[in-house]
Amino acid sequence: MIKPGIFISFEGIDGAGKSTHIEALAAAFRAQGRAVTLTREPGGTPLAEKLRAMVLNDPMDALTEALLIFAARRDHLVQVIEPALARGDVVLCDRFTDATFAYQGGGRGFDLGMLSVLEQWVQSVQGLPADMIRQPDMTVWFDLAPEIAAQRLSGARVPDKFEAQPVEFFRRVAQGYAQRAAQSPQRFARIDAARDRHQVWQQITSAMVRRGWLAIMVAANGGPK
Ligand SMILES: Nc1ncnc2c1ncn2[C@@H]1O[C@H](COP(=O)(O)OP(=O)(O)OP(=O)(O)O)[C@@H](O)[C@H]1O
Ligand SMILES: Cc1cn([C@H]2C[C@H](O)[C@@H](COP(=O)(O)O)O2)c(=O)[nH]c1=O
Repeated sequence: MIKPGIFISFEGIDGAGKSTHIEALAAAFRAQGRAVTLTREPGGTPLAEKLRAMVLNDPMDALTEALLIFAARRDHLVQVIEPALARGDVVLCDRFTDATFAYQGGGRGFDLGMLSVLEQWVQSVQGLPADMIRQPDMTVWFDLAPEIAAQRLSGARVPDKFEAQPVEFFRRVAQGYAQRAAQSPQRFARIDAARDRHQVWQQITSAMVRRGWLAIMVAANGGPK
């Protein structure tokens, strides 16, 4: 019998440590015999990757940005995430809609009510009850002070449009995440991302073990390289 799919998103400000841990978590699930779809937003399909390049590099007004991000999300959901969940995969997604509320809503100050309307439209998918939309089963939220994230990223790569924003922008983004977490406390697993890599890994895998998704032994043997 096919195991039900699991949808896990990873969130946090730029430089919080998501990418460092996602690969290791994918390896841990694979070690348990689970198929994993590792993907990201904006992006994850050829069309959505084209939209990503525009969103991350081209100047545009806040509504245009929000519409492009949700267009990319719709394509990603229909082409990749829904089929993977139907196959029974574990879907690990580097960012999802909480990022839109945090960056476009918190960071840019875009209307949260309008984002909620777009969220309802875009995340309505076949096979779910009419009053439900697709949301991650769990959101691993890397909570980190913007000053520490900036320090970790300094000189690491050429900053994109968002990474080049001042620390005040990331304070608003961080507040946006905190607000979303307060609205869905069951879905969010808060990680103290200021800890060292090993301690961050332990917090992530503990959250997976608590849900019964990962065996303690597999969690104990893995971790970021
Ligand atoms: N716990 C940690 N302690 C110290 N440094 C860390 C830790 N986790 C990750 N780093 C380092 O911080 C930097 C940013 O990490 P990473 O790329 O994983 O962040 P990210 O959340 O994926 O960022 P982005 O969203 O901008 O891609 C990297 O140089 C990484 O090696
Ligand atoms: C999904 C999503 C992303 N963003 C921003 C956040 C980051 O700065 C970039 C993506 O870069 P990463 O290195 O892959 O993390 O895009 C956004 O503003 N709104 C969103 O919905």
